[in-house]
Amino acid sequence: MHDARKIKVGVLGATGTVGQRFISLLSEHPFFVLHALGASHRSASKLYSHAVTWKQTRPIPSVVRDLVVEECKPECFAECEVIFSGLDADVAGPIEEAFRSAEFAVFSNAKNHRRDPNVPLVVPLVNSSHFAMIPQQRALHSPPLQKGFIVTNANCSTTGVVVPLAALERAFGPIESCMITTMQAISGAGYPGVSSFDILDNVVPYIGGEEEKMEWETLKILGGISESDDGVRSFDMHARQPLRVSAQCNRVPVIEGHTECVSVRFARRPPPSPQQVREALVSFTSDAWTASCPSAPRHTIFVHEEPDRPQPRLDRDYQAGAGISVGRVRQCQVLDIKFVVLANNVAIGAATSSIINAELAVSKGII
Ligand SMILES: NC(=O)C1=CN([C@@H]2O[C@H](COP(=O)(O)OP(=O)(O)OC[C@H]3O[C@@H](n4cnc5c(N)ncnc54)[C@H](OP(=O)(O)O)[C@@H]3O)[C@@H](O)[C@H]2O)C=CC1
Ligand SMILES: N[C@@H](CC(=O)OP(=O)(O)O)C(=O)O
Repeated sequence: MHDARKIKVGVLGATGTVGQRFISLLSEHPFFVLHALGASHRSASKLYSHAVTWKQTRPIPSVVRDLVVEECKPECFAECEVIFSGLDADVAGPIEEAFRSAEFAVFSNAKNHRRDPNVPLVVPLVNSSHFAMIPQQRALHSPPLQKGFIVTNANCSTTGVVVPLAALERAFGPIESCMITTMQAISGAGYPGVSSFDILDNVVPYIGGEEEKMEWETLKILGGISESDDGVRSFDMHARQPLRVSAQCNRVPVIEGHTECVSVRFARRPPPSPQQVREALVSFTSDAWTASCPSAPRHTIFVHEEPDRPQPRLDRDYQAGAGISVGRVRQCQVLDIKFVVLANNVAIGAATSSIINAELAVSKGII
């Protein structure tokens, strides 16, 4: 998919949970080369190995160990073409905009720009077609941009559920309603995150803003792009075939991997059988794989037959955390079909998605 050119990249929020996963993955990437790291003023000017509280199972890659952490200012990243952002959402908005204005390609995990009508919200296994919004985003910037843009990836729980939903819509037409109950890992809240006193021996039935994000982001991701007669593009928010989504989000004492119980009703009657649903999920191939993105999972969705899978401890590393696990596909007595999804929140739910998005942008000639 790519010539021999190496592309220098920077990571913002490099000391955080998502930033560390970016570094682990990018240190072995075939054409993205880690070049600069940024974090808060608390970490800036320190060697990365001194600034970070490293929580990955593999050691700190040697390529970054002795890099000096920079402040998150575009001039400190001048040699980079691509910026991956794992910034805290409290600060991500204006920092990412400053990098876009300075003509960087920015791939963000933060929620700040997901609702922007000109920013693609891309789950790379689902809606790579939304990159078509980038020329308009550049043109509407003041002054217009040549190279800069922002692409965000989705909330980690949204990412897990939209992949099977997209597979089902591709096979059986629009989904009319979807009910989701999540069991979310503590790594979703960053480090140190939820205190052990709150989460051990416990379930917390509230994650601020999460349900609203799932219910809204799903519509943007599964919707298409419409174009008016005068050529203005907009995300159609699944409006042509309205989809209703209800989410209930819970924090559970799991380190990594979000589990979600999902029930769906299809618009088309009669609905597919559980066996037809299993076959559609297994045969789903992502655009990212078709585009030969090196970080895309070969098998997008694995469907378990065992009645007690997927489980976070056993299944979160499926395809290096890039694949989605589904199990317990069965009839639902209220809607049509119900099943369980497991997605690695830090990999495909965060860093891996951004990296595949950047690979897609390279394959489409946008970078
Ligand atoms: N964890 C997950 O599963 C997912 C996270 N996300 C999103 O990704 C982003 C990162 O999450 P996560 O890694 O969990 O968060 P962490 O809290 O672990 O890390 C936050 C990072 O932001 C940096 N930072 C904080 N304040 C500033 C500042 N003023 N200027 C520059 N840098 C700053 C921190 O640097 P320092 O160490 O110096 O303080 C740190 O590197 C968030 O927006 C989150 O919502 C999205 C999907 C999944
Ligand atoms: N809120 C998610 C992680 C996250 O940061 O989501 P978002 O990027 O949508 O704010 C969780 O706690 O599991």
